[in-house]
Amino acid sequence: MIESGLSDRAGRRVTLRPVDDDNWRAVADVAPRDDQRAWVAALAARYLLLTMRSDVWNSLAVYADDTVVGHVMWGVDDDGSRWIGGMVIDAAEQDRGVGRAAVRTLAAWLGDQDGGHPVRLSYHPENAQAARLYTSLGFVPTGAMEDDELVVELLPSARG
Ligand SMILES: CC(=O)SCCNC(=O)CCNC(=O)[C@H](O)C(C)(C)COP(=O)(O)OP(=O)(O)OC[C@H]1O[C@@H](n2cnc3c(N)ncnc32)[C@H](O)[C@@H]1OP(=O)(O)O
Repeated sequence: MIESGLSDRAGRRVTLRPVDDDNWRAVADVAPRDDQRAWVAALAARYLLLTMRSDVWNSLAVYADDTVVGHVMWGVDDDGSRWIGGMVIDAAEQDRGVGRAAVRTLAAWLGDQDGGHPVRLSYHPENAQAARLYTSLGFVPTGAMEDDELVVELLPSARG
């Protein structure tokens, strides 16, 4: 389990846990709002398949207390940079502070690994919720784009 002692706005403890025999169905069913499907998969099931097929990505279940409320995945690039992807909080659980706590928890865990590499991710420039979240956490543009998405990074010096 990965945790930083962070909670959502209702006081639920936000943790990241491996996808296992007990929770994979709930993780697969995590779905964004319909209008967010332009930016992310319609169901987290797609990300679970990706991580099964990929040597790079690893899926985690996002929990609020003991309830699965989201999915996120992480990977390590050839240059050592750590990446976050597939971040989806279930539509019914959004705007409660879970996404912020989950990204802070994962970025801290990744950033502490092996000498302090940057933590990177990409999002679509029109995805206002993602832009506000990542900007407020200190992610800054690298200048690169990847598949129409803005690549941003959190440098070791910017981590709180
Ligand atoms: C690397 C990637 O995977 S990029 C793709 C990101 N994922 C998606 O776009 C999927 C659909 N969206 C989601 O799953 C969620 O909305 C997320 C992950 C972007 C944010 O998760 P949430 O749990 O809803 O966010 P949370 O409640 O923690 O709010 C965090 C910040 O997001 C922003 N935010 C949240 N809701 C809104 C909203 N309705 N409008 C604008 N900004 C918002 C704010 O900056 C907010 O800051 P605050 O806590 O000071 O108010």
